[in-house]
Amino acid sequence: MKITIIGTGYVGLVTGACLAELGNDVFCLDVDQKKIDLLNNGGIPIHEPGLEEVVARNRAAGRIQFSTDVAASVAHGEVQFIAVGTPPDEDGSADLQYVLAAARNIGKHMTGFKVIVDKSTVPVGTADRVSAALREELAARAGDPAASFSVVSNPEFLKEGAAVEDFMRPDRIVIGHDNSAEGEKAAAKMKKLYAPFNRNHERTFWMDVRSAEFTKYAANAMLATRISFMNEMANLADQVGADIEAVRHGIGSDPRIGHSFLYAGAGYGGSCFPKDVQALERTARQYSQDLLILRAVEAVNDKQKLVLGQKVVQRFGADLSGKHFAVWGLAFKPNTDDMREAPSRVLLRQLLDAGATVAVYDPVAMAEAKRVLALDLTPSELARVRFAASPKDALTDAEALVIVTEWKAFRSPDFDQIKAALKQAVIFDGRNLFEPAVMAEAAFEYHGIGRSILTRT
Ligand SMILES: NC(=O)C1=CN([C@@H]2O[C@H](COP(=O)(O)OP(=O)(O)OC[C@H]3O[C@@H](n4cnc5c(N)ncnc54)[C@H](O)[C@@H]3O)[C@@H](O)[C@H]2O)C=CC1
Ligand SMILES: O=C(O)[C@H]1O[C@H](OP(=O)(O)OP(=O)(O)OC[C@H]2O[C@@H](n3ccc(=O)[nH]c3=O)[C@H](O)[C@@H]2O)[C@H](O)[C@@H](O)[C@@H]1O
Repeated sequence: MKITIIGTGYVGLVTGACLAELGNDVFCLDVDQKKIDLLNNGGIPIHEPGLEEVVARNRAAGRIQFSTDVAASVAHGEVQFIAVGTPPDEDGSADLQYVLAAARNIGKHMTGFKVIVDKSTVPVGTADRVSAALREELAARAGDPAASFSVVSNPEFLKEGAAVEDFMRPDRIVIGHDNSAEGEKAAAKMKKLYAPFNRNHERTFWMDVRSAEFTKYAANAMLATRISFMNEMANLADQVGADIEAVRHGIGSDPRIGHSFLYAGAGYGGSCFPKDVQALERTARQYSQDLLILRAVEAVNDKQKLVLGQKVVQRFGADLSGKHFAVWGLAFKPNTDDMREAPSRVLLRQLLDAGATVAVYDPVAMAEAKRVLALDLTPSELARVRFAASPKDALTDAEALVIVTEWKAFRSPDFDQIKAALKQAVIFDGRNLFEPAVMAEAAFEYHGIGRSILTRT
């Protein structure tokens, strides 16, 4: 099938590459000339395991192309995926300017029948706005009188760091369409497109457009709620002297709760949970409804991002001037170089505000961290941050090690080496990578999240 993907970011590039892998003829459009040039020169703008190989293979086979040519992109695909960003507006609602600009571009150039797929995460009712924008553009020009379209909602559930795997082996495919003749025609094309992922369509959920749009927000809101719930339990566990990891196993074994996504930590970050929780709250407010749970989820998460830094201050004092710390992990989660809303940015702000100097290390996010921290910090603050060459290098002369991201490479470190490099054998572990008892045996002072069982003994 001939497919156009509008927006060649995390979602657009992964969608395009994976659909090409299945034999489709894919045209990826972006407004960012630098990104398109990089892709055309064999580069990949993001770190995503397995993506480079899939893109390279399909480029070589002539099944995927990258361009900024809007007219050519509209002419190419019978199915047009809109996968542009939907960042938060000033009031927290999703900013739809890029989605609507993409829709208008399609309306300006289209001929014949097109399936327009809202792949971006967009508030309930957006498909109607996309349709209206298309209709306006079609009415404003003397184009093909037979031009027609149907807008379907096909939200994306992939996780960064596992995006190719998630896309290729989805646990569900949600498709919302209307039951007009065009809507049914669009649904038939979507069914054909997604057939290779689930031959009997056992994983495809067909529904109306608004329910599909809502499903995406409800899913992210539920996941964010689990995390904030566990973080709140962890903070209480710290107070009462319980171990949140034991509690996690204890509750996760109830199939109604399940083991996944129950990890307490340094708070959730990334480009999606923070903005989607806010956007859903904003949608509710438009209908005079206050989503009390989500307000709390957000408030708990904002507080949670401060917990690691507070533990450092409690241990080393409010004035950290003259003190130096090692920080392992900068990306908002492992296997990505994404620093959007990363808890590490809050931690660095706290340590620097208290007067400390830091040495930071991340296996893949160093370049992105340099870019982002140059925006977050003043030049004099930035001068107190050293970008280390390795985990070991970051440790030199630090009072303590603070772990913010659970990269695999941090899971089995050489503890003797850590102890030798640090001034004091103290570890603050924002992701509960180690066992308190093992750390005690190795003579480390260990501060996890919700694991005060150790300090009690
Ligand atoms: N990043 C993720 O893990 C996931 C993101 N989503 C949703 O998917 C959407 C896209 O997110 P990301 O891929 O992370 O965004 P991104 O920021 O990585 O990529 C968006 C791309 O769209 C391009 N763009 C903007 N306007 C354009 C236009 N008019 N024509 C062509 N290209 C245009 C931008 O230059 C950029 O390259 C968002 O709504 C997000 O919430 C959904 C599931 C997962
Ligand atoms: O809409 C989106 O963009 C995506 O948002 C999340 O994916 P992502 O943000 O890539 O990463 P997650 O693995 O969900 O992690 C998000 C944050 O929650 C944190 N987290 C996750 C799980 C957990 O148990 N505890 C926890 O603190 C992570 O450290 C990270 O900061 C969802 O998991 C995807 O299904 C969804 O498609």
